[in-house]
Amino acid sequence: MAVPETPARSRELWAQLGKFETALRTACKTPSPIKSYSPAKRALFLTKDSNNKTFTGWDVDERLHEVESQFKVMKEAMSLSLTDRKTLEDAVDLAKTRDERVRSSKEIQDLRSKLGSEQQDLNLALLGKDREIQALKSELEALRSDLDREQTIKGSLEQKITEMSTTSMTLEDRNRALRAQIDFLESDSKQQSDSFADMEARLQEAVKAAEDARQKLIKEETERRVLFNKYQELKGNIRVMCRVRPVLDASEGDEAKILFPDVKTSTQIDVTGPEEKSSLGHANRKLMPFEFDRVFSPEVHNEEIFGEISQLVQSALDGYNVCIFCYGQTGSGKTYTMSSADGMIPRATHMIYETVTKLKEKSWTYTMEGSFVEVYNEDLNDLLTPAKEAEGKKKLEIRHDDARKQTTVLNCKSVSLDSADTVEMMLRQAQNNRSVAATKANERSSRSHSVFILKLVGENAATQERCEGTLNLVDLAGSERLKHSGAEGDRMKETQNINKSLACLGDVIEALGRGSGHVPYRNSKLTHLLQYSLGGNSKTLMFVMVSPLEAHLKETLTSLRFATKVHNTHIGTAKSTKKLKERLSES
Ligand SMILES: Nc1ncnc2c1ncn2[C@@H]1O[C@H](COP(=O)(O)OP(=O)(O)OP(=O)(O)O)[C@@H](O)[C@H]1O
Repeated sequence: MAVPETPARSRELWAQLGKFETALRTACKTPSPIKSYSPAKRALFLTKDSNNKTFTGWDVDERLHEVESQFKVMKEAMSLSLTDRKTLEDAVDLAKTRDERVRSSKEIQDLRSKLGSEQQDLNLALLGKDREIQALKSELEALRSDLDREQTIKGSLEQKITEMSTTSMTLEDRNRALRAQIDFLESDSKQQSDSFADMEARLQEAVKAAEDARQKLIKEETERRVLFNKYQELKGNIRVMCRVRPVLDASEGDEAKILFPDVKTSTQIDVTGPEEKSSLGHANRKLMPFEFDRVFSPEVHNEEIFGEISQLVQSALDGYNVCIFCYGQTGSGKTYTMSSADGMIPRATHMIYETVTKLKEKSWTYTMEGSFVEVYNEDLNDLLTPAKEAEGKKKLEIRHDDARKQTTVLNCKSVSLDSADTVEMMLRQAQNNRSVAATKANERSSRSHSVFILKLVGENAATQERCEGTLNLVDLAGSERLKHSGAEGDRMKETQNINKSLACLGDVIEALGRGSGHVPYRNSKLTHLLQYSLGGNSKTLMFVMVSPLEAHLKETLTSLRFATKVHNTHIGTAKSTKKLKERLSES
């Protein structure tokens, strides 16, 4: 909307309009004398305008007309002015409304700020209240924990009171009993002296009975040792047992045909040999039976195997030299049987600890010392000394004490075995130090003989008896033949040495069996080391380990034949007369 001119201008226009209107009204109300004049008079009638300009009578009409048109203009101006006035009034109203709005918004603003400050005050008050609540809560918590503590203290005090009242009652009882005794002692009566004499006699009797029992026990232990040894001798001082390991995995290949026909005594194993051509050209497979002191099928666990050898461990504690071998081709289960976590070595040492503890009642005390050596390429190495440390150290030397029938290895570390854990640590250390190399026959192949030597010395304080026994647990190197193992270079030398020492072992056993005056112990390091544990009064057990695989059949038969040779050498005992015949089966 266009802004009207100023109110002053409007007022001016209104004033002019007012004047014209008055003049016009006056002019209209006053009858014009001119009209009544004759046209001549009217023509003579002169008048003047405001500028003293002289008009003639006919000018009046003209003038009226002019006034009327001026009036009209004025009216239009007035109408415009009225519109302006309306616009101005609207503008004034609008301005008023705007002012009001400004005032209202100012008021709202004021109210808002007032409200804001009030809210702030309220928030502050609320915060204060919150803090008060928190403080009260923590006070409550503290009071609660105080209460709990007090209750616990109260509970324990109540318990103590109960205990103390029980103790008090017991003390009162004892007090009464003591008072009765004092009364009795003070009475100096005959009843008293009789009672003393009776007590003394009973005490003497008890002491004598205890001493008799102890002597009986000690005597029985000595007798048991003698009888046990006789029993062992009857069983044979060289025993051979056979163990067939299970097939580990289908990827190992075909299983050989191995049977265990003698279910009752488990002493026989029948192996179907390799295919052979008869003179008539028929393909035959021979059924080859072997007999040993005991045969263990693949399902048998180490626990059952140990059941068979525990008597020999007892013999070592009784002062005998015992030698337990594991013989067989690479991968047939020798290390598993001897040194695995539940193998013969850990089981034997556990049994020894238990027995030694029990023997304390019978006045026997034992000292136990362990060493672990390997025979590798006819050299003796200490398995308890890491190879790096062993460099530059003196070589191990075998020393025999003929009088005591004991062997010592000079410069070899020996560990006092005061707990079963020490044995496990020894086994781990030895396993790390043992020479392991690869051959075509088995990737992880042990190429040395390892000998765990446990010296057991027992003394009886009551009988002054002394015994010294040695338990040798021997894990022999793989017995596979040179051709089959595919060994070359260093490996060939190793295999030759292994075969040589195994052949020497066979020779020694054979010479002992023949009762020959000369036993070739010195032909190999192994037999030299085990001299006092092979033959004489010692006890030997050989495990022949067998692989269940067809691929290993030839090695299996070689091992079983060697074991049979050893089995037939029953030193000092009647030899088995039972002969087993091979049978032919056509394939
Ligand atoms: N009775 C058994 N039950 C289960 N697994 C067995 C048994 N005997 C042997 N094994 C397993 O067969 C594999 C070969 O056994 P082991 O290493 O004892 O043979 P080895 O005759 O000592 O061989 P090497 O001459 O190389 O030392 C191992 O993986 C072992 O755990």
